Amino acid sequence: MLSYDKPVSMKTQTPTSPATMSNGHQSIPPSPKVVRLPTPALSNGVRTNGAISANGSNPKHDRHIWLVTGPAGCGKSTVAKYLATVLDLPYIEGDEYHPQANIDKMSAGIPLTDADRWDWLVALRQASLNELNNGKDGVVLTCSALKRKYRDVIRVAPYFMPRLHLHFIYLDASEELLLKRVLARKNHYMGANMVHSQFEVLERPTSEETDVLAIDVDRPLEAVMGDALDKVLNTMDKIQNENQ
Ligand SMILES: Nc1ncnc2c1ncn2[C@@H]1O[C@H](COP(=O)(O)OP(=O)(O)OP(=O)(O)O)[C@@H](O)[C@H]1O
Ligand SMILES: O=C(O)[C@H](O)[C@@H](O)[C@H](O)[C@H](O)CO
Repeated sequence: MLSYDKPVSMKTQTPTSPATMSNGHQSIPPSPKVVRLPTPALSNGVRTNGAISANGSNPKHDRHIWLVTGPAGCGKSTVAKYLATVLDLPYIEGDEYHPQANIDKMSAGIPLTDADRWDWLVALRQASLNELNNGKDGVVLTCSALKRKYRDVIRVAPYFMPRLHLHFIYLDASEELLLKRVLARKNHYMGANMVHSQFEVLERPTSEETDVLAIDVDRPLEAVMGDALDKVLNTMDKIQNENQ
């Protein structure tokens, strides 16, 4: 029985790689073009990236949700847009799914509550599944997913679809760093006065959450994006090899 108060058992998830920090990791430079993914050939022999079969229901096909996560200002939108472009996958901007009431609250400097976030999380999960049901074999989305139980809401997605793998790309940063980045950012409803509240509720993913790829973002953007792409490609390779 799934419950918001009981963490989803990671034993039911397809393991990806442990939540290790990437300090000192030698990342590959971001590629300016779309890369060929290790997707299996379709029955007609054609390899695809974003699109799969006409009805999108090929049970032999692995699908992936890449959820870029972390507190306000950690770089979710920047990294997710990059991954979606390079991987040729649809991009879902989590902030666009907040109801106006949530935006108004955050604009007024009032942190969201659990109750404010449930419907938003479910809507994001559904939006991701919709993309996959429409024939895509992957989707990149952003969502702060600050608490374990929020991540668990999204972890329900693979129960709806065979061979669906969910991966969190957690952008790890200190409060000090994010304060600096949010202060430098213009024209965004999330003010610097909200950064502390994000860290107050943040539950950093633990090593028990084996579907999390953690990335240190206290580095130049190119290094962060390269590391994220590197981890995504390695994870896909690993899953494909396990299935052979
Ligand atoms: N590694 C980095 N180095 C320097 N600046 C960065 C880095 N990553 C992101 N930024 C900058 O920090 C700001 C916040 O990034 P971005 O908007 O992508 O974060 P976010 O997590 O999506 O924020 P929010 O959740 O508040 O929408 C932007 O101005 C972005 O250009
Ligand atoms: O859960 C939350 O508190 C929210 O999702 C925020 O994290 C913002 O939407 C986002 O970061 C924009 O700055």
